[in-house]
Amino acid sequence: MAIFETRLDFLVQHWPALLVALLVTFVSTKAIFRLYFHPLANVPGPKLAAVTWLYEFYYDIIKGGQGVFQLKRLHERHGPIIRITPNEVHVNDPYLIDVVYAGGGKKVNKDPYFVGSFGVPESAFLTVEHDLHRTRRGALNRFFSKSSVRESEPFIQEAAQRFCLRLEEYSGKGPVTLSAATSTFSTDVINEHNFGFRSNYLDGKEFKPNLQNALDGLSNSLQLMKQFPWLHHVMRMIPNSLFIRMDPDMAEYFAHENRVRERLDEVIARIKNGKLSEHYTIFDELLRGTLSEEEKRPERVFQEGLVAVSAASETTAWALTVGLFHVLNRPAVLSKLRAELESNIPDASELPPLAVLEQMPYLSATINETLRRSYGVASRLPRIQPDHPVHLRSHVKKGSTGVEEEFDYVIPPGYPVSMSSVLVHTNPDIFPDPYAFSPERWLNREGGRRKDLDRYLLSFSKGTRQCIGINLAHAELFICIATFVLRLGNRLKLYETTEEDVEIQRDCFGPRPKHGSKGVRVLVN
Ligand code: HEM
Repeated sequence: MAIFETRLDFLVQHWPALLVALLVTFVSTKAIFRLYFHPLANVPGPKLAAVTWLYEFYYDIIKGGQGVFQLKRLHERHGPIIRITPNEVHVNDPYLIDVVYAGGGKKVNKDPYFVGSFGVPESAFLTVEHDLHRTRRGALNRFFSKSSVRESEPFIQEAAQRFCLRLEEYSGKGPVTLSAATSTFSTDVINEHNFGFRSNYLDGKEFKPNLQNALDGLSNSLQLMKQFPWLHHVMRMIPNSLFIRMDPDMAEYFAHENRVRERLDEVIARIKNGKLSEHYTIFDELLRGTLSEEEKRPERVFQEGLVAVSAASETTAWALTVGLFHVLNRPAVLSKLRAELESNIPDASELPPLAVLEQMPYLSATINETLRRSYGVASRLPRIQPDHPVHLRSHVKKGSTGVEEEFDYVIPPGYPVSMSSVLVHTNPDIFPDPYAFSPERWLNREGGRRKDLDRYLLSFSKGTRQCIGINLAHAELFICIATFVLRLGNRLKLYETTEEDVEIQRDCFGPRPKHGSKGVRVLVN
């Protein structure tokens, strides 16, 4: 009894030291397990990254979106297959795209850690589990199919004409921000396609208001949200009015949310009353289709509608901005593009159908080069194969000797494996002189489109989780760039804008240029 009391006294007197000792033992046991006994222990990479997510935290949060550049350095040091967090493997080998982004009936889950950044878990985009994703995506496929986009072509053409007309109004009036104009174009198009309403952002003075700053702000917070997903609950508790006081750009975003909600309520009411909707919307597609009642819950359907706007507007706008910048910055590219377009299209105010534009090799090559240099998303995109191991085998030539080194790892089922478009698109073995904007790389000797490089374009990702909006995005890029070049190609000059304003400097999920960039600005004569 006396011994027991003495031990208890000891514990009471020294509890802080004991607590520290316990914590140190726990942390070091975990670190030893992750380093030496974890299923990924044989995959090379920095030891600290194998032990803790703080490694990623440092580069993404403290250094501000620098993780993707650190990945490049790590691959140079450790080879094409590396462990970048305790649980995740990153691959830098374009020949392994189809292994990582598998299709062909294999189950592919998203990584809950990655999905946690977004806080809208019921959309197809953020659905973790393969089978549920197939159901949700299946319900959307037709709405974003090639034939559905064909029906949207008239208003995409109209928006592209309006885009040019609005820019022409700045003739002789000083610089105008092209990157704001592209945002209003893509937002107007997706609102019309999804909800059948005219948001008319293109008509605003200096292309304001728009959703760009609000979506940029939300996207800037994604890295932090990934590390601390509970912050979404905190954010949801903040009233919109306070949010707007903290960030006035959010006012337009909330107004947009309200319009989308009203459209959903309208569709629900019409379905209840057995009436057709005035405009066929994404909500009609989901609510009138064969999904279960559980999947037709208004809140879930609302998330699907909202995500489709966020996923469509700034991605397309960024690609357009990057493409138009390079076209204006490279007189040789501009004149070849103009020559091709002018010889095929006699009247700039009336473009031929998309299918005809797609057959023009130099235009098509320019769009691919635009997608390559704008990257799609900046972040690595992880995939989990829950039922199969992922066999990664890569060969790298060693220095100048030409001797090949083999890297061969089998990643057990259930672990995220990711790739980054930023690294693939700047791989000099696939794309020589990767930072040059050169549509020619997508053409063969006869000037026709070579298709063999298309498989290395990761802007829309690949496999079962590939972008569902790819047809709409292509239509917007072809139609907007063609209209722009025909109508304004010889009238616009870049104003105080350099490559630094379109080159990725930070990974905020979307690619971001240098801090303080004023966007792409042009003078119209
Ligand atoms: C140039 C423009 C675009 C780019 C670069 C782009 C890029 C991407 C990428 C990389 C993904 C995969 C994300 C991941 O793996 O987590 C994705 C998914 C998605 N995108 Fe796009 N996107 C673009 C335009 C659009 C448009 C116009 C829409 C129209 C609705 C759209 C809707 C979606 C949706 C709904 C998903 C989720 C698909 C799924 O998980 O099944 N995107 N996009």
